[in-house]
Amino acid sequence: MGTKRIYTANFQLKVCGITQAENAIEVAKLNPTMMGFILYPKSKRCVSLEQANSIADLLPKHIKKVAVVVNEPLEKVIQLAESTLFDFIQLHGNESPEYCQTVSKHIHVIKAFGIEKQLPDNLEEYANCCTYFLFDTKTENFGGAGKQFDHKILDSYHLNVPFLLSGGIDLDSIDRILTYSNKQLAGIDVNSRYEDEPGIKNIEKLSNLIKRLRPMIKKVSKEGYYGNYGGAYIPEMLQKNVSELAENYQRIIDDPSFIEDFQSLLKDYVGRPTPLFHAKKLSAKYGYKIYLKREDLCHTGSHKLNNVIGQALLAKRLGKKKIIAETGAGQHGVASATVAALLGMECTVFMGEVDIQRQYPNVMRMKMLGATVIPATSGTKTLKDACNEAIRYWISHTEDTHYLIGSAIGPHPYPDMVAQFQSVISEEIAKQLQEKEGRSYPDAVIACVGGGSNAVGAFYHFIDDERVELYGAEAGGCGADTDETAATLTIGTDGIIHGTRTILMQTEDGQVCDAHSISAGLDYPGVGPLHAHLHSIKRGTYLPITDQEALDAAFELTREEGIIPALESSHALALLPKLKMKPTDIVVVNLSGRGDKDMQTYIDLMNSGKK
Ligand SMILES: O=C(O)c1ccccc1NCC(=O)[C@H](O)[C@H](O)COP(=O)(O)O
Repeated sequence: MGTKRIYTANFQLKVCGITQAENAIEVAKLNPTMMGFILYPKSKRCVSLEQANSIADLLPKHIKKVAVVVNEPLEKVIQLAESTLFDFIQLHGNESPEYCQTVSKHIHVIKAFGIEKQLPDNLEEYANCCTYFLFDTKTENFGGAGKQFDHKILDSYHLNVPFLLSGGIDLDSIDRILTYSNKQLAGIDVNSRYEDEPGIKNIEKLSNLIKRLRPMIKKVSKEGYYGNYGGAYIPEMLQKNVSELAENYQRIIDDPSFIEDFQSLLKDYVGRPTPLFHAKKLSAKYGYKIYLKREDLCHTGSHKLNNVIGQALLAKRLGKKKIIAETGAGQHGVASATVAALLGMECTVFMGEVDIQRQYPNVMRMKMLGATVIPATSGTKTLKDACNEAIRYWISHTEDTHYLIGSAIGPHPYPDMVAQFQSVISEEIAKQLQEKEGRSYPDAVIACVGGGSNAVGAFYHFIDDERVELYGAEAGGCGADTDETAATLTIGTDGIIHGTRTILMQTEDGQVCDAHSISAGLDYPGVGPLHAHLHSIKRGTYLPITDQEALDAAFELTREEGIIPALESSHALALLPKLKMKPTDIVVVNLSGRGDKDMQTYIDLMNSGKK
């Protein structure tokens, strides 16, 4: 038994032996990462190339299609690779290293090996041409036999090629496989144990499997895409730094010693787990059970520290001595300055001039912690301009500096990295609900969305769980139909901002619009690519909340529950009266930050007699 993999987002689930269109569409709804078509004539699940192509054509693009062949003539496989919809060819017979090498020039190769008593002696000869190995049980018919081999045999596997584990994987073996510690285990391949008859998959069984795997299912592609959104659109000068991060981040954050350092700081420095508080008066008022996830109780006053600690530990392991950060409300700037002080790193924070005035106490906190605060004086002098300045600075200081992005935005791997570091929020919600309610999921989770880091963390472990509704509260400002708004997903269109393809507020000729919100942490004209994806596939519901609604919600929470929330989090609270829930439903609001930094806004409102 090894260390439990907690942050492995890139886990592959291949469902193999697809034969029928309607069944394939149902399987695809469960969102496996790969679906396999067996073109081997002797298989009970064999489909013709025409059938495979017409089914594959019906499936979403982001699910990779795999053609499985056994000892076919090389020319036929090359033709197959070049003329079809497949993303991978799985060579499931006795194909030689030279054969695989030739095929790999045309398409990604998965080489399958039937295992009996030991690994093949010549595995190394296949290493440079295969994207994955697949270790299956050796049987007369090559595959699909539903039999397991002794997984201990894989302890001697030390090559760098990631592998998929296959052969009779059923629900009973999943927990053991999830704790299996071989670093090259990249996913599992399932087939006959999830069938009603050969080639017809049992959706309920697969759905149960997916629930068990949920925390591990891949949410981002290798290139950093969530569906159509994400990627890395960066200037040449940043290529080296961003590629270095992309190539190393997953390995580093999966390292048991990193996990240990990260978790120990989350516990003893941040103060995790944060409480899940039953807000009884709010629940009575709205007629369903409301819990608040108290990220406001994190050291420094918001969820921001989770990600900052993760990235700063990562930066240190990459040999960086300095960090730079952008900040809107000042929460991420304070968190960055805090961790820089803790870990002995130099810290520079870019902050819009307008935000410097709005959030003056946070500016002084950053300075007290030893950070340099540089005002962004271009554009609206807010968060977007701070990001621009930080990127500009980074271009000329790449060698020793890590750009510590504070939201789930920016080029790959930032959105995924931030999501993984913040996923501790939903991981804790699931555990705490299990203890309090006897079930590990709520009926809905609500979080505010600017760039989207607290929301991504609160949603993360529930994204693949259709029982959980995901609600994002955007900053509507003076109204989503006015120019004074930051309701990106409500009014935005596809484009590129700060290195990622996402949805943003822009003019018809592609000029980024100015964003407005009463809350400095939400007035961003873009949004993280995962939210753009969840919005586009209708997995998440994103609604605009006006400045006034957020203010009302802030005072409501203060007076009903004795908690002064940040203006950002008040947007999430303002969704409560808009939801249609049943009395037995459980709703979790991610209370992302505390209201100290917004006291001047609250004071002005009270002094004006409006509250
Ligand atoms: O599934 C088949 O019928 C098959 C026949 C010949 C070659 C490969 C075949 N399947 C390929 C796979 O990747 C299967 O998923 C793998 O063998 C595991 O199957 P199972 O033991 O049923 O889970």
